[in-house]
Amino acid sequence: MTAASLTISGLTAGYSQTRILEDIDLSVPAGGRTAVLGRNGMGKTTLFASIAGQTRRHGGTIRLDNTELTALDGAARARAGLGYVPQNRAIFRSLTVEENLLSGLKDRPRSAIEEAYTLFPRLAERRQNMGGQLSGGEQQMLTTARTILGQPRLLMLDEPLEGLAPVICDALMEAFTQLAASGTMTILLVEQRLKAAFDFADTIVILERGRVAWQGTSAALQADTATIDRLLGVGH
Ligand SMILES: Nc1ncnc2c1ncn2[C@@H]1O[C@H](COP(=O)(O)OP(=O)(O)OP(=O)(O)O)[C@@H](O)[C@H]1O
Repeated sequence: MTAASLTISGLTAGYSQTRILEDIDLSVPAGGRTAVLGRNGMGKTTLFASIAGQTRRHGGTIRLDNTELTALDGAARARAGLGYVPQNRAIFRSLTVEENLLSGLKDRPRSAIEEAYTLFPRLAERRQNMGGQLSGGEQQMLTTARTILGQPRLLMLDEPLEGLAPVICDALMEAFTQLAASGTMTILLVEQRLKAAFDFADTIVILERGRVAWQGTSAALQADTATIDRLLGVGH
């Protein structure tokens, strides 16, 4: 599997008749690492949900390489190569870690779950534990690993570090960086912690009230404290 590009043009979407995203244009090259930033409620999760086919689209197109996703339902988008790890860490609490991972294999051989254990050795230690017995960080590793076993060509991670201890955040970010470096997937990350976003991403997109308010390189944003303050500062 190789990484896929994402090209969004004129996307307007929301929930029922309510429009949350307005005229979004966004291009991520194959193998790119893009962080989506913005204050609370600006539409970051809605953007991911829209790419995954979970919102009402009012207009625009979303292409994964040359495949137009908007004509496909959520399951077909996953088959086309989309992997979505939502914010809620949805795992099967009464299944073991290993059983959770098996559910992500699709038609791959059982031995493929070793990939998950290589990426997250902590999961190997917990393989016979129930999902519900895991810490928040381990649950995040599990939900991410399960999605990765489906071999997505574009992986969307929505606030994976939320509520986790710094040492766990470092382990997760290290794993995401390894995945990006493997060349097998493009990664889109929603993250509130600026430092983590800057360390990880080559490109940054900032949303404000459902529109793209800024887009550029991670280095350019780090040097632009006025934009950081205006679009990401606390209390604005
Ligand atoms: N299921 C839904 N139905 C209706 N409105 C929704 C729904 N989910 C989110 N919204 C609204 O859409 C807007 C954008 O929310 P969204 O969760 O996409 O923002 P966000 O940038 O991800 O915020 P946060 O950082 O708090 O997660 C908000 O006004 C929110 O109230």
